Amino acid sequence: MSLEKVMDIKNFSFTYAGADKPSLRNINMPIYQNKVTALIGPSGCGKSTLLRSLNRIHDLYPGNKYEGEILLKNFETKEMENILEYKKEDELIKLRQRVGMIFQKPTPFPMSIYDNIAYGLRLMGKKNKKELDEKVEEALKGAALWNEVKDRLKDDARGLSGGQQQRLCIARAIAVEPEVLLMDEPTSALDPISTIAIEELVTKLKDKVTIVIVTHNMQQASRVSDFTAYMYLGELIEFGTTEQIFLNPKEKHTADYIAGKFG
Ligand SMILES: Nc1ncnc2c1ncn2[C@@H]1O[C@H](COP(=O)(O)OP(=O)(O)OP(=O)(O)O)[C@@H](O)[C@H]1O
Repeated sequence: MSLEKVMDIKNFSFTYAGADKPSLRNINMPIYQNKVTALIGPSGCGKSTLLRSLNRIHDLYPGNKYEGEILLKNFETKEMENILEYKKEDELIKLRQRVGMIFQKPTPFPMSIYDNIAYGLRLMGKKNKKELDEKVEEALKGAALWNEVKDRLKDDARGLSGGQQQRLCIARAIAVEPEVLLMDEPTSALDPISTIAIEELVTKLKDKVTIVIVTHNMQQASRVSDFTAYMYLGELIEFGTTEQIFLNPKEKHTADYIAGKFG
């Protein structure tokens, strides 16, 4: 298996504004390109905090403290850049295009299905109607939603089912061609059939985009991911291939969590 790093987390610690101790301590792990990496661990261990650091979405609120490095590959220069050095607003906006995010609850914008997808493309300066039409169709096909919505693109997106809304959010994220897609428990608000549809989509999407997914669901982590990071109390306890972490964990702590002894 040839592995390229698209991100590299080095000696990374994170403290929320006003908190007296860090929520993440000295995290070191790679994010491999065109692979799915799952972040697992008991409630409060810092999975979401780590995920949200990867596109600096915490910075929507001021005063948080980042230490260490989070490197992201620049696909043009092939250099690794430390995203913690980005300071300007436009650098952060660009970062969030390159590292997109899908939340637990679907968050469609209050506008048509078409405009939900076209929104980010227009922000990137794409105005040509034919080009927008093509990109919207491509993104909806990529998110396995096109057949269900192609005859009602002008309808309000909030009229879609929860599972369809989540696929719309995925279409919206992939339309701007991110390098990495972050998913924070993307199926926890969905029924089992919609969950399977999203899991199949994750597996299909990784040819185009690297995915990092937070999940509480052990079966889901083992079904969709190539690599797994097990976290506990703000530390990374173990990182490895999903097969190794689930079948042959090195740490007893990891084995106990996977066996359902706590968490
Ligand atoms: N906005 C915040 N301000 C201060 N502390 C926070 C904030 N958000 C989270 N924390 C703390 O950071 C730690 C990690 O929380 P985080 O939400 O990242 O854990 P998690 O593993 O994603 O949990 P869960 O599985 O329950 O979603 C916890 O101790 C939590 O209380």
